[in-house]
Amino acid sequence: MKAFDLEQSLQEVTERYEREKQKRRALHNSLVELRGNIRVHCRIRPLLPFDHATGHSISQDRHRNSLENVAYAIDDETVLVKSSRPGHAPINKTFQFERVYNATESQDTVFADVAPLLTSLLDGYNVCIMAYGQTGSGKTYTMLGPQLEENVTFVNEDESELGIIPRATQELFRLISEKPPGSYWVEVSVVEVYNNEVFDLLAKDSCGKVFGIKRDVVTTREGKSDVPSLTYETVANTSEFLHLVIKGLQLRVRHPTLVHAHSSRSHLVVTMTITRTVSGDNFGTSWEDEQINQRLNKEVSCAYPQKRDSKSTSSSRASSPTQLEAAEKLKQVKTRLQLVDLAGSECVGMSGVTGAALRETSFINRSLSALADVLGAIAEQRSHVPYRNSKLTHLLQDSVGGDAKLLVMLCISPSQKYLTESMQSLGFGTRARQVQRGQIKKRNLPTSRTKSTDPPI
Ligand SMILES: Nc1ncnc2c1ncn2[C@@H]1O[C@H](COP(=O)(O)OP(=O)(O)OP(=O)(O)O)[C@@H](O)[C@H]1O
Repeated sequence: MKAFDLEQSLQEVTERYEREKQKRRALHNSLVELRGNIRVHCRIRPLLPFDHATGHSISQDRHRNSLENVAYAIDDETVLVKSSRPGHAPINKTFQFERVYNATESQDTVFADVAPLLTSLLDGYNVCIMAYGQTGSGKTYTMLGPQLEENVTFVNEDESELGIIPRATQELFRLISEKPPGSYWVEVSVVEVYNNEVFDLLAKDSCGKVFGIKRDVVTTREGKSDVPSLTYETVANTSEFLHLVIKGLQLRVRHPTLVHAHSSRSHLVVTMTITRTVSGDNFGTSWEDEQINQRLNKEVSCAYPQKRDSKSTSSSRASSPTQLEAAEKLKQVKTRLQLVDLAGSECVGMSGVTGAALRETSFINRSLSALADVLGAIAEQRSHVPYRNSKLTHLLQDSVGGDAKLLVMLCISPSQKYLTESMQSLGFGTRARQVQRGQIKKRNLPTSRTKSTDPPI
């Protein structure tokens, strides 16, 4: 009898394992197929015995009953919100996303679903991963990892707690190490959007000390958003990257509120620009390489049009140092990974902010509603998308409305206390999923010499 039970449980475990494997495969395939649509993963924060968000022990909380769990992951694609408060209409509503993580799911599991996007990045796609949610819902934890008290560092002994940003960097450098040496290089910029101003968190003074400096966001002639004079630092490995990001984070504005003791008061945007050199020598003779070559030549002649009265011959034109340099430059393919930890939406009554913090809250809420407006305009295919209504949306224009593979990590607090905010975030995630942005563009890469060992994303 006992042996039979054992056999049955073994079979059940095997079946469950197979089902999980199939789901993972389906998820991976849908990331491969991610073209145009915005993908939304939803993570439910645990209800911690000690509420890190407020810094209070739950047993001491005056609203103990309001800390009751109301948001659950009922399977790995569905969130259920179920609440029946006296004096309020009962709520029993489900929301579907591409992936839902329950409160016990680890940083490892969350990153496993994100990792295929790094392969996409090296395959020529722009990628943006953005954490959205109410203040204290776990955005910074998900993107960076747990922050150590007053210290902004997120790197501690326990690597299992690291968030998406450090893990994505590790994965990126791992993938690059499989390519021919010197064929890729990585530059980093760290920016915060605070009170509707953009600050360069890697700018240095004359003594080399890092300090935040205000920058503009502009739209280029090609219709792309750009931050002129932004500091980009070249990094060769994960530790160089983390060193820079931690320096930048030390400047990020954080204030305690009643909802979150270490609340981030700004949107953080870490951008990694990956440049692949496509020198003439590396070009193959394939049809695709030929197409790239033709496109590059055309771009060179557009960027440096000849003067009508020029008497120079074609050979002397070709040997002009500026043009040669330009041609070399154009034979680089750049892709961009944008990692965004948004400031949290916040109900002023609940966070108890006043004075400067109230002003910050108002800027945060306005920029987040500008983001929702932009998504609404794209979803309805309106001819005008109001990117310029806020610096946040202007800065993220190319990722949100353009040609990046965009993954929104929706962070939700499970407790009754934050029900209204959670419903708002779930509504935002649902709308984001409905946005159709047309075909995602792939930057042309020469494919002949270096074949990735990973599945094509
Ligand atoms: N999945 C999780 N597991 C364990 N702890 C978590 C998890 N998510 C969040 N926390 C903890 O909850 C607290 C609030 O999380 P976090 O700082 O990430 O919130 P946030 O959404 O970034 O807030 P804000 O927008 O105010 O900056 C932190 O102490 C964090 O360590």
